[in-house]
Amino acid sequence: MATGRTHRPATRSRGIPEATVARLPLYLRALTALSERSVPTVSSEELAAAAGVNSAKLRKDFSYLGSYGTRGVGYDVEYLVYQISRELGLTQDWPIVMVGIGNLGAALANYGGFASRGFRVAALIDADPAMVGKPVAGMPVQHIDDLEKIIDENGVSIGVIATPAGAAQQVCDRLVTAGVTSILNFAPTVLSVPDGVDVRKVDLSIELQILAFHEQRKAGEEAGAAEAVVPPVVRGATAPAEGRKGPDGDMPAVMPA
Ligand SMILES: NC(=O)c1ccc[n+]([C@@H]2O[C@H](COP(=O)([O-])OP(=O)(O)OC[C@H]3O[C@@H](n4cnc5c(N)ncnc54)[C@H](O)[C@@H]3O)[C@@H](O)[C@H]2O)c1
Repeated sequence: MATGRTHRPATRSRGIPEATVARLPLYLRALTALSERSVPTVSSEELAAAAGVNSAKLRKDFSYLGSYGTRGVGYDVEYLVYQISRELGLTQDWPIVMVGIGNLGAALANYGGFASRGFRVAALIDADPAMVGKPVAGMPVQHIDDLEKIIDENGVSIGVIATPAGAAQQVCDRLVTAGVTSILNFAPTVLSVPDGVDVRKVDLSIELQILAFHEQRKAGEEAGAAEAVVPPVVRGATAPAEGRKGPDGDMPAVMPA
């Protein structure tokens, strides 16, 4: 079965493109920092730089919100915070459940950033009877057997999965059957969900792999640049890339395809 995300259109119901939705939290983070410093207005250039986004893209994104700023003054920080929060649905309370309270789940539960952004951890749930009743982040861990009851009683629509990969699909199925329609998955597995259920996946090792790819490419470019300044007469003689050694010693900067 395909995931719900795969079949979702690229725009949300109110016509805001998914790519814009994905940038709204970046603007909000930058705006919240400005608000905390009591900065009243901000230019699109300043805000774009703080959010790490191109300023033309920012103006286009804000046009979807109907926010155009005032020429020569910029955007009203407080109003934009409100507007983006409302667009992201953050002006209402979102109770979440976390399933799998091991190393990662406990660390997430202890992270204060969810509550400050409108996400209330309604319950911490685990399958290990030895965990049940133990306080984590000031809340007693509850047993997975009570999952459906907890979701129903708390009106939960967002679930976080931090179980081992082998248990994640089964936990996901139970969450969905109980009424959860958005899942944040930390387990290294692809979840199958019905249409109407959104899954976001977080995998730090994939992020590291992407960085490794860029590091490798940078090292290749540096080696290429170094080779370009070598006089033609010595071209072809081994000019190893710095810091890139194979098990047998020097490794060519660019491996044959
Ligand atoms: N996304 C990331 O960047 C990232 C980073 C670290 C770990 N992980 C993943 O997160 C998951 C948890 O890692 P961890 O180090 O916390 O593992 P852990 O073993 O410390 O914790 C897993 C917890 O899940 C519970 N559990 C197992 N089956 C369950 C079920 N059916 N229902 C409810 N709870 C259940 C266990 O009792 C345990 O408390 C793993 O899948 C790991 O690969 C992801």
